[in-house]
Amino acid sequence: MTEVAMCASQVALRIRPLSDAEQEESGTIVAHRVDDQMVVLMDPMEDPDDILRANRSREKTYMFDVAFDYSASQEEVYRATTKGLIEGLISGYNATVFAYGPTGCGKTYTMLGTDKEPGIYVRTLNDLFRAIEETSDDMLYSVSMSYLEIYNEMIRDLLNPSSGFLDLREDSKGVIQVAGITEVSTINAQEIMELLMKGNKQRTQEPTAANQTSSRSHAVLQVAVKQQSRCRDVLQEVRFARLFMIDLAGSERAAQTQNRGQRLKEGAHINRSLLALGNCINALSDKNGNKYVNYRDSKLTRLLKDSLGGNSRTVMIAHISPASVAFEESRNTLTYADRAKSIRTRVKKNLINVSYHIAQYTNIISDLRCEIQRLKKKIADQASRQVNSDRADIRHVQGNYRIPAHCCLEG
Ligand SMILES: Nc1ncnc2c1ncn2[C@@H]1O[C@H](COP(=O)(O)OP(=O)(O)OP(=O)(O)O)[C@@H](O)[C@H]1O
Repeated sequence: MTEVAMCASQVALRIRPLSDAEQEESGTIVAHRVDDQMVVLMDPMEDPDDILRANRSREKTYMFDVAFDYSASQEEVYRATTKGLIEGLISGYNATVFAYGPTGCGKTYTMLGTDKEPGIYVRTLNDLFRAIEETSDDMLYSVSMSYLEIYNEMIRDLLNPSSGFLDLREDSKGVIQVAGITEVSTINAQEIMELLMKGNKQRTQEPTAANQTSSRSHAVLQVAVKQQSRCRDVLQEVRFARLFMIDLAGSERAAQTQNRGQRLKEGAHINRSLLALGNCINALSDKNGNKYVNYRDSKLTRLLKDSLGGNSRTVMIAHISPASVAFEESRNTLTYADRAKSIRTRVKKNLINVSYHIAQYTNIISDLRCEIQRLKKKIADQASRQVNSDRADIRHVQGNYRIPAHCCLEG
């Protein structure tokens, strides 16, 4: 059974604060957030006194689904971009969130964040587990997580880096899978965060001229959720969905980062996959919808095939610096993000109906008996907690109550 709906990708734009280095260079600010959705970029090279170009506007305006500047908190960015995907996820809708932008513009800050200001990964997982907890009396969930990086067109398992390079395979339903990836099953947010932090230490990072801790790879966190009713029935509905959260490598130009040798080679691979991503976005956003979309040009686009043009709600968070020195990069990023707004995906609930054979009825009956026992125990525990708390209240009242002296009768 399928419920299909057309869904526009959501594109958000985040302008980070001026960095110390940009402030030292006394860089002026050329990117401004005008309101919730509008961003203006001013060309610092155009001379307002140039009479030949007096009629040309120095400003270009861009509209997004939501725009943030230096004043936006991590919680605000999370709420406006990702929080809304969670309900869909536990109902069987796939979702993807990816951070795009030049190096040092805040992608890792938005996705991973810091201990004090956690990013989208932690907030999403906390809310997902809370939503699961709230419905766990009726529903049975299984959640698994994997974390990988694509570095120089090779896939590495960040939860088990010693496993070597992994391959992409398409399963019988056309869904791309990473063969041999570690999948951790848990619904404990703390446990997942520890794994994520450990995995992140394995991520390929190097200082470049543009960012001291530049991520040189695309990092992909995948969370798979399976849901079914606790009440096993002869005909049962099972829902599946997966959420991709992706921190892309920086879309920098080699000239700006002064890259040489290995860094230059990395840059070429990064640019190749981001170019492939850009080509897919261009083809998908074609108004007539008749351009060929080539996902096969890079591992990144193969992995994101469903997220971009298939069955997924997709959110892109583009990042820019506000500084005049970053004008070219900002303009490219804004153009890239602007194009991504026209992408439409066809989302459908991932449901399968499992009908059990008569031979399995005894199992179903035994499961239902276990469920009755579990619920009986839960009711008994709640009742005993209530009795204990009533007793404690009575003791408290008795302790506070003193019999007035004049009420004492002498014998
Ligand atoms: N919104 C923000 N508020 C405060 N600090 C920020 C913000 N965005 C980024 N920063 C800081 O800017 C620096 C660079 O950010 P970050 O590492 O997230 O960039 P990046 O886009 O992931 O870069 P790369 O592609 O090189 O990995 C970090 O020190 C980060 O803490």
